[in-house]
Amino acid sequence: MIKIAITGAGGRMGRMLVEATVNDPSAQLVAAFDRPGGANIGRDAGEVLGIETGIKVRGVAPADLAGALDGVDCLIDFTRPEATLAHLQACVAHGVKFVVGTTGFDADGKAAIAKAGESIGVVFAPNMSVGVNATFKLLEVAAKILSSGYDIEIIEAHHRFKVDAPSGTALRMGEVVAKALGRDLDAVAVYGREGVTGERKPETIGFATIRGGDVVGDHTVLFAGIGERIEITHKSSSRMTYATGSLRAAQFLAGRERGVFDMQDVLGLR
Ligand SMILES: NC(=O)C1=CN([C@@H]2O[C@H](COP(=O)(O)OP(=O)(O)OC[C@H]3O[C@@H](n4cnc5c(N)ncnc54)[C@H](OP(=O)(O)O)[C@@H]3O)[C@@H](O)[C@H]2O)C=CC1
Ligand SMILES: O=C(O)C1=N[C@H](C(=O)O)C[C@H](O)C1
Repeated sequence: MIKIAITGAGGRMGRMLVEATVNDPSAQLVAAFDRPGGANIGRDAGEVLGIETGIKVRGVAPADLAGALDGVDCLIDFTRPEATLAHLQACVAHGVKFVVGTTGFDADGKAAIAKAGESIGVVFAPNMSVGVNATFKLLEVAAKILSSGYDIEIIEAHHRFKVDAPSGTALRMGEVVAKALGRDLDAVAVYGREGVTGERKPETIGFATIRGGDVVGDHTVLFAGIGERIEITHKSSSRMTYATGSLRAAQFLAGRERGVFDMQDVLGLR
């Protein structure tokens, strides 16, 4: 039985993770954390879901988490980059495994996660769903077949509360496609267009972002040729797929002492 702690327990993903953990017979929820001062502190982690977990949400600032991880095998974190990086240090200090779903890291943040993998097991993935990870494989195949004559554009839509853009998943789709084509994403990415842009350069990979309402997460990669278009689309209708994927990631880490992995590793798709 793997002992799970959840940070950001009152967030959209935190709540899903609480529900998924208590419903998983091979996992045990042993701690739930959120920022001090939040309305859920001191309440049962399942209260907002109408379930009782027996675990009260503890108000712990990210910098103080190290003192609260006794008895935890794996921490699952879907918060914000600055909080995640502090939580990561706490896990390194305590030898606790770490599943990171947070998106929006800069290069230094990603480097810190890679470094942590030298001492603990980490799964770091912008999307934990099986469907999105299968889509990454489909994109690899499509990009190789459609390697010339097709313009590649990535369109993503999310709820109005999302704070980073493009989504981590859209960026990973760009990386997958660019790698399959031997292109450097940093050199060819175009993030939105405005004004007199000139004609599209064939090697570019464009990104377009839509934010509105309660969209859980839609991603389309468009391969546009002359005379035809191919669209590969994934649509999430529930965050539960991310939560169950995260628990799969935690189980995967149970057999690994150190290293940074992603969901392609967890699902055996590498
Ligand atoms: N990898 C994947 O499969 C997925 C990744 N995500 C990513 O997960 C992250 C969270 O998404 P979501 O659940 O929708 O976000 P929410 O805003 O709903 O939840 C974030 C949680 O983190 C807490 N938090 C935010 N900032 C801090 C901080 N500085 N210190 C401590 N706690 C903090 C929030 O507390 P408070 O309420 O007090 O602000 C809240 O509990 C995003 O980066 C998102 O892109 C989302 C879905 C799937
Ligand atoms: O913020 C979200 O909601 C999501 N974030 C992840 C991302 O940035 O790709 C995954 C999913 O799309 C939902």
